[in-house]
Amino acid sequence: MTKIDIFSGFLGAGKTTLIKKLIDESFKGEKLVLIENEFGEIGIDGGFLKDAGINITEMNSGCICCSLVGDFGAALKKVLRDYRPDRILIEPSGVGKLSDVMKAVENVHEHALALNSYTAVVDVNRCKMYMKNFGEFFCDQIRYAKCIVLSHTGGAKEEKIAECVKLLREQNAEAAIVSTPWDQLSGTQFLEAIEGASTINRVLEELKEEDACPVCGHSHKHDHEHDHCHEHSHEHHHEHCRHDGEQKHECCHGHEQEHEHCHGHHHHGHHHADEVFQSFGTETTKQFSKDELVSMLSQFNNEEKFGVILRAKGIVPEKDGSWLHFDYVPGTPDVREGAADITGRICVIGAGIKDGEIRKLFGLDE
Ligand SMILES: Nc1nc2c(ncn2[C@@H]2O[C@H](COP(=O)(O)OP(=O)(O)OP(=O)(O)O)[C@@H](O)[C@H]2O)c(=O)[nH]1
Repeated sequence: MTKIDIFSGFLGAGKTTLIKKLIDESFKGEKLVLIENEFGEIGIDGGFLKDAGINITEMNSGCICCSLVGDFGAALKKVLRDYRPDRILIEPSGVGKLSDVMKAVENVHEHALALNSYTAVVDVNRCKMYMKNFGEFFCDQIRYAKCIVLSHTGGAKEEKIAECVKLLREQNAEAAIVSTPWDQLSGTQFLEAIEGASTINRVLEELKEEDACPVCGHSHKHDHEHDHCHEHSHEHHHEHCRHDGEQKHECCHGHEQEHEHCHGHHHHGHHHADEVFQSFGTETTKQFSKDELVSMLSQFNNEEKFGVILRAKGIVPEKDGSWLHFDYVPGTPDVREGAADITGRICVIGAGIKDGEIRKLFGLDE
């Protein structure tokens, strides 16, 4: 039997970091395969896990929820056939909906696969903001998780953590919530929390009851009562669900959803990730200094100029011949020395992002 463990979480929440910790501390001796579904064409994360001897299947060209659903099933079956792993770890893109990924797994109907855990990683400092601005995606990850792991609790104030837990509890009354800084927990403690069975049956039943589209696996009817995310009793109406393969999305076009007051909008559709978020990705040979990069990333809080930048990451050559790795989540640039790559890469993700300004910022056209 191959266990499937899903690690969802919004952009930059810490999914890869958590997976790495579990591989190092909890999955010793197990045969693992990681399936990553990155948003954007430029893959940045794969390197270190490949070095650790983990087989990685990257799916960078679409989201698991819709256009890839057939491919996803085929990929899972192929992984099963080729490797017979003990576990398949799935890291959906930060803007993937956990319910969609779970449904895609369920739709594979393979006896040798067992959905074992589905976790959401939540950055304690950005929970409130993401819930308010990107609730459709963020709250889905919270609602369906069996375990919610808070990240960045190390430097956070007690009140901030308590506020975050309260918001999460409004969405999900049953999930185990891990609020202890990660370095204080052993891999075994993590695994016990992640694999805990308390909610698994309820969530799976709930998913089965929903009216899933046979092609994309999307649910077209929800009846959740949520205090904060305001997706009260909404229904999707598919007037002409297209399955003809002509459209970018094979399904779910043209439906309207009546949200009473979901994060400030009165009438808005059920969205695919790429209707809301965009990514900018490039390879580059341009060299940077650490200070330059920190100052560039710090400018990303200028929404008017760049759009809403939610995540940036990259690996670029430094002027002195070494290499710099960087990460950005709103308000926090992180630049450090790291291993060389075959070429430089930069990836930026956000809503309404302005490619021209990003190119200018990094001096990519000089
Ligand atoms: N201080 C601190 N940093 C963290 C923590 N978790 C993750 N990070 C850092 O946050 C950044 C993003 O972490 P990742 O693990 O790449 O996040 P991700 O969810 O895989 O991000 P995506 O690539 O957007 O899917 C990295 O620089 C991590 O080192 C945490 O608990 N505390």
